[in-house]
Amino acid sequence: MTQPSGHAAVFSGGSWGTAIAKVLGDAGTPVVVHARRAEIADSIATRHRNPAYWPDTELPPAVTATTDPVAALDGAQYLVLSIPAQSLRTSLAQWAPHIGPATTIVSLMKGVETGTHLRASQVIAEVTGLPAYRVAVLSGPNLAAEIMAGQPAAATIACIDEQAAERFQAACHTSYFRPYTSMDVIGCELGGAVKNVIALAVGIADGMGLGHNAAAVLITRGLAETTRLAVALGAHPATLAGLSGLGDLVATCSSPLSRNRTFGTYLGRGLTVTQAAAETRTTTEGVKSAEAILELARAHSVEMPITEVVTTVLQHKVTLAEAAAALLQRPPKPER
Ligand SMILES: NC(=O)c1ccc[n+]([C@@H]2O[C@H](COP(=O)([O-])OP(=O)(O)OC[C@H]3O[C@@H](n4cnc5c(N)ncnc54)[C@H](O)[C@@H]3O)[C@@H](O)[C@H]2O)c1
Ligand SMILES: O=P(O)(O)OC[C@H](O)CO
Repeated sequence: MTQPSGHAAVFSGGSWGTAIAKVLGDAGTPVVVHARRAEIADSIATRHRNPAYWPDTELPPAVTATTDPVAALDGAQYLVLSIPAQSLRTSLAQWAPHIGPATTIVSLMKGVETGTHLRASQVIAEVTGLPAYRVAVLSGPNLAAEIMAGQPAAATIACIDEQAAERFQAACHTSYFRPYTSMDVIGCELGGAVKNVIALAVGIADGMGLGHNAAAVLITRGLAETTRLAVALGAHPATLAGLSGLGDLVATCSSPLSRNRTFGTYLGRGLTVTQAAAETRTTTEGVKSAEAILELARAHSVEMPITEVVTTVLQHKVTLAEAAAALLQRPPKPER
């Protein structure tokens, strides 16, 4: 298979991977999707459709696909990674030897690795040995279904090499997708990872029928604890008020399209974690990342009460009523 020159290799034939392939293709960037399943790769390559995730939406002609990771990476200007955060290390280790010297890696993943507490860009740097300036992240209010439908959205592309972020910005800027750049990788990534946990909390409250005030409290105080953690780890506070922070938090916590919010709603209605997982059967990053984020926060003496309560609910250590009470009955304090 001969690859188009300077293409983006999108490693994921899943929900967001396919959507970003469409965005890149619509922006005029040649794309090679790497899908694990032959029927997905074949269908994208020959019919420009992903039958498993987005059967009704046609992908641009600039998007093709393969199951061969080496072929997908050959000559790639970008390696765009969009697989579940907890599988990143193992999968990337297999692909890393085939990453070219001019390839920039772009992470779309919104999770923190269990055990190590590393953000996806840190895992990427560790596994590939690449310097941080060759690793960018893209994050924001990006519900894949809306983007596949061509509805307007924006995102933040963060990289310590601003010009690398600008190049990817140009590669994925379309009439419906407006990327901004940033050099705050830490803030951008943590905003994306923690909002999944807050969306679980909002979903739980929704499932319990606690009302819109409670949802607004969780979103607002969720942003406060996300910002505390991110700033403690070196992020700029303004990043958390931006698209990858507040923007993504609002979209995810408000939309029934969110898998994390939906998962929380199942828990709030009384389902167990196993039952909720069986209902959703998709990547729900907050479920796995919650404990890792809490451990990361504790290691830096950062208080994250909502994340803590969500973690105890996921571990079935408290009842839902006890979880709500644990938040409401915390000692009174100033708002900050
Ligand atoms: N779906 C969205 O709306 C959306 C939007 C923004 C960011 N994200 C983030 O993108 C990431 C991927 O989410 P998604 O929604 O596309 O998930 P998904 O489940 O739809 O797709 C995941 C893809 O990863 C592949 N995969 C699964 N396990 C793998 C493994 N062990 N090794 C290699 N590949 C594996 C699957 O085959 C699939 O192609 C997550 O971190 C998520 O938070 C998702
Ligand atoms: O469906 P979720 O909960 O994984 O959220 C999807 C995106 O991250 C929203 O920006």
